[in-house]
Amino acid sequence: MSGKVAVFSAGSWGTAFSIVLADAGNDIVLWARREELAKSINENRENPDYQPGIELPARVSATHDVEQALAGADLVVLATPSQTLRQNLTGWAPYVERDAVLVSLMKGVELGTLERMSEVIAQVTGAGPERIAVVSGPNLSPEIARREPAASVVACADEDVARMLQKRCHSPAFRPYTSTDVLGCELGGAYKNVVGLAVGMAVGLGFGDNTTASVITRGLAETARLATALGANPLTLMGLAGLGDLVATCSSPLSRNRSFGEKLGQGMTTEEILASTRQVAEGAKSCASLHELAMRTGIDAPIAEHVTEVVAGQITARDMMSSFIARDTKAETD
Ligand SMILES: NC(=O)C1=CN([C@@H]2O[C@H](COP(=O)(O)OP(=O)(O)OC[C@H]3O[C@@H](n4cnc5c(N)ncnc54)[C@H](OP(=O)(O)O)[C@@H]3O)[C@@H](O)[C@H]2O)C=CC1
Ligand SMILES: O=C(CO)COP(=O)(O)O
Repeated sequence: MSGKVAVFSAGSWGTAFSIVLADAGNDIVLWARREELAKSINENRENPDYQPGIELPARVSATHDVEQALAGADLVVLATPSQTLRQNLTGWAPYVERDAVLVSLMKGVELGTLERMSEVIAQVTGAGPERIAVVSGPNLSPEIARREPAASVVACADEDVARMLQKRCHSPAFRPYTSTDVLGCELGGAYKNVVGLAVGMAVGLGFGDNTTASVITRGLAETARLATALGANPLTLMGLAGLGDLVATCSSPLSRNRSFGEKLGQGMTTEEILASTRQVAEGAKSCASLHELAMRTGIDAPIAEHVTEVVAGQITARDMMSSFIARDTKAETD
């Protein structure tokens, strides 16, 4: 099964996932926000800004022209920073083919509306749940771009569409599993970034494996509490889009969220960290939306709450760690 896929945009994950899709037999048009980057990708077969040193397959071409990217594409893959999706997609939507399936690779929750990316896609495009899918799992983009073996979840409310997408992205190095639990996959993906920030802070403070394992485990409990209260299948959180991604993010120096947290733990401010990188760390924004979502749902979410306070400069990373320990004691499964 193959066809034309439009990928928005040519950042770290959009570029790496284009390689997966090309290896699986699709023709990819990768949209770049900067015209000079599209030109450079076409001329040099490499994305120097986001995946330097990786030769892109011949099936991948780049463009800065939205209409050209979307014409004839039956799959539209979306990989922009979550907080920019609504505005961007509003401009792209008129050119999306009528029956195209929209696939979110994004791991964030919109500030203010508290909406997941699939919800933003539905609102902006009017697409029904059978045309909206999510790919989420332990997929650090530099490793995927190097074609190191990895698995992931492709979720769509319509199982046939999930199976179609599974075929379209099953490459020699990338093994997708289907799911119909879009909400569980999206919340697993967004929450692990916040836990990754907290783990990074612990590492930056010089703490060892007992501390990080405790934060990871309680982070999974917090994620599962919120996601299941909102209707997720608890098993999704134990799978690749939950535990799998949490482990990858919290244990890898490649994770931008973990690295962001590490710098906070070392005493840098959010503003200093943002000024030092071009790449997105979704958790630094989604911590606030996830905390608000938890409060609205009546769920205790100390990790999202305190990470939000550290990112906002209201408390230090050390204060956060102390307050985790000092909280009222309770049963593990409460
Ligand atoms: N990288 C990874 O390992 C993975 C990332 N994800 C998720 O994928 C999503 C994208 O992340 P990733 O590719 O890593 O991010 P990057 O920071 O690597 O790239 C961001 C991309 O979005 C573009 N962009 C930035 N700001 C805007 C804007 N305001 N409007 C339109 N485009 C913009 C950038 O263009 P420009 O270069 O012109 O600034 C760039 O192409 C995130 O939700 C992330 O959580 C999921 C799994 C793995
Ligand atoms: O989502 C990811 C791995 O699955 C990438 O994590 P970071 O955004 O923290 O780099």
